[in-house]
Amino acid sequence: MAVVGVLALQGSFNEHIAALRRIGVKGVEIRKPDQLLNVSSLIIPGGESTTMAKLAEFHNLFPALREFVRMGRPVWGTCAGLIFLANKASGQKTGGQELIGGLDCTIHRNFFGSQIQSFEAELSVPELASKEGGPETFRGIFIRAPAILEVGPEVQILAEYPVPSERLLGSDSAAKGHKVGIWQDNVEEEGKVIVAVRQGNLLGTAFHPELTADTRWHSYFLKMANEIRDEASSSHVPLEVNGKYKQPLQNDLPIFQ
Ligand SMILES: NC(=O)CC[C@H](N)C(=O)O
Repeated sequence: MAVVGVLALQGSFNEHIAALRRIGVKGVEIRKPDQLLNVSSLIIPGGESTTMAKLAEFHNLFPALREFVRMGRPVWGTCAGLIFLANKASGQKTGGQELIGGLDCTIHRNFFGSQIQSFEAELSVPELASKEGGPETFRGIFIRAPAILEVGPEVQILAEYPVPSERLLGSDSAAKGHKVGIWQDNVEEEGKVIVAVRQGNLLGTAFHPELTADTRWHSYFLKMANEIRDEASSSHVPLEVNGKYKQPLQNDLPIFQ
């Protein structure tokens, strides 16, 4: 049975473990760096990213998490977890917060406003539906959610959400911490922000699939993880070191101190 690590410092880790259970997969709580040695993929849940970052720092998790990402292990960040994976975040608290990075994008931490401006929306998810079947849409639960404002060329966009185009022009002032106005769902003049992406081993969603009964994002991540594992094992070209064959280092587990 596949085992998936779920970062369990804060936020909706129990809900992710329950969603994994529904598709027959065991989720294990990760709180310490060396626990990452026992899992081949990781989910970073939603919650509050500044608090989560402080806890991760306290437990000295950042070097191990960065190494996990750098080694090409599959990692899925939802909401605060997505913020963790971004290379660049705006709208942070004074002093900023540490990020894991790896995902070539700029994210706005609280793009959709404060907690009371949280909302649900049907998102068009063609890639998810083509891989997992089911409806062409997914019910996105956005809780004080971030949005991705820019992505690099390697990033595949999996879902977008319409926003008033003036909001996008104004995202700079939002990025500087200015108050974000009341969120309007029915907008006429539309731009778009990105709310789900994939870049190689990294998956990110600005919303919370673990809070819905639809487990397609979980099974999508599992498939992605299996593909990555199969590719890694088929690229097992023996290396010759001092006349002896050795497995390539990329398949070794990291050693954390
Ligand atoms: N639901 C969430 O994970 C919210 C994330 C929140 N915007 C943050 O900065 O951490």
